[in-house]
Amino acid sequence: MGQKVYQMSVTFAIIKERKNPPDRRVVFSPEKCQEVIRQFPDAKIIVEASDVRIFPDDAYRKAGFEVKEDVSEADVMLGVKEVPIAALIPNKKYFFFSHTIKKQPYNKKLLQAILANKIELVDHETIVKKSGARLIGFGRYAGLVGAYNGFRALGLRDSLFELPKVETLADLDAMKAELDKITLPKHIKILLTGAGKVAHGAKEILEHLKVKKASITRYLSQKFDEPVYCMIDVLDYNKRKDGGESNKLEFYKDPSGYESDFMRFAKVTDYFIAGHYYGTGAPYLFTRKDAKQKDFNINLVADISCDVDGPVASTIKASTIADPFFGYDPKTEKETAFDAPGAITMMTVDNLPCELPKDASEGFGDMFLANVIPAFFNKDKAGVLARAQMTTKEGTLTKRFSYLEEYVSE
Ligand SMILES: NC(=O)c1ccc[n+]([C@@H]2O[C@H](COP(=O)([O-])OP(=O)(O)OC[C@H]3O[C@@H](n4cnc5c(N)ncnc54)[C@H](O)[C@@H]3O)[C@@H](O)[C@H]2O)c1
Repeated sequence: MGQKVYQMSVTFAIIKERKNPPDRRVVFSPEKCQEVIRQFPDAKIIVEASDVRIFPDDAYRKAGFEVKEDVSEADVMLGVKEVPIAALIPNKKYFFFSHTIKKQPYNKKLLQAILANKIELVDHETIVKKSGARLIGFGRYAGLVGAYNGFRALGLRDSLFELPKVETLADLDAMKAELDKITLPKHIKILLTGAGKVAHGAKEILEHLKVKKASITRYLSQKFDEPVYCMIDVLDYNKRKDGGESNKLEFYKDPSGYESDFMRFAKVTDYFIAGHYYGTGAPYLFTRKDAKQKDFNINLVADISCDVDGPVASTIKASTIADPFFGYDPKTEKETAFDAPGAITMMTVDNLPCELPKDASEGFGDMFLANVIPAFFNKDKAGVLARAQMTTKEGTLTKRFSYLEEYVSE
């Protein structure tokens, strides 16, 4: 970031979340704020008063932090979701998820306002290693809640058990305690796609339930007397059209030479947990036509990746925390009741980590403290801030984000 960032003392503000429905998450819990100060005595933290945050204002006061209505004295504003244009403070540095890096039309005005207000923006999504791998995010919590929600749908639909909604539970431990009370159907086969934070979060739930992991060969060919899951990555569910050898980096770069090889899994799977990252132009895992096939066996999907009208054809919409389940009728290609006969039961909540605000905030704070805060006090020696910064104090886009020029000038 600009020169000022490397000053010896930096004041951070934990800002209030202003999106609706309210997001209860925060970058740093009161305890994590104390840890920041312990590790970096030149850091100062102030807190903007909030009535929605999972940790009450009083908890920050008790931990020794000032809670204020006006935090404009801070150098760096730390938030989670988009800051409404009216609440932006000019000439500050901000961290939040802006949802602009894929040129999302609904946030174009926000990025324009950020530039006009000469704000230096770092989007949490842009905080990456040199290799491009993301350093921080809520993916693990999306995986945990998404996999749980799928089991909750199964229990309700087939009258097997009743799991409470995650948002009614205190934390991850309480969620796991609920899972300890259920028994899964003996022959259920579960497929999990992905290799990142989401997929590993979902895997934690499967492992907590003691679901056995099966290799691809065994999963595809055998019947089991106990619940099993199989975890697959891009080259397992895609193959080269010319029959040649597949290559992951080649696939990431240009997937046009590949086609889906997902149906072999769809034929034997009951519950599909989608936790993959879908790159533009990649083959769809399954299409609406595939879902009509007699041997398409999947009847429950927790689509955590949640690309609407995309690679998971039955994801015809994102669902909400309030109303998380719906049915997809493969025959009519339309929405139906989540428990309608012949329907694929769908769970497509797109803000899953919000259901677990305490754990999600604590986990996020750990990553932010380890990977971002040091950069303010070590002259950004790992280049984290330099790579991540999207806009400058002169009101321009940085080089890495110059591809957004057209988007912001329209
Ligand atoms: N529903 C929700 O609430 C929610 C919350 C968080 C994330 N998500 C979504 O879940 C998906 C996975 O997120 P994550 O946190 O696990 O991501 P991640 O960055 O941790 O992992 C992504 C994985 O995809 C791989 N990858 C990179 N480029 C790829 C490409 N072009 N094609 C295929 N794979 C590629 C990476 O090697 C990595 O293993 C994303 O689409 C994300 O938007 C949903």
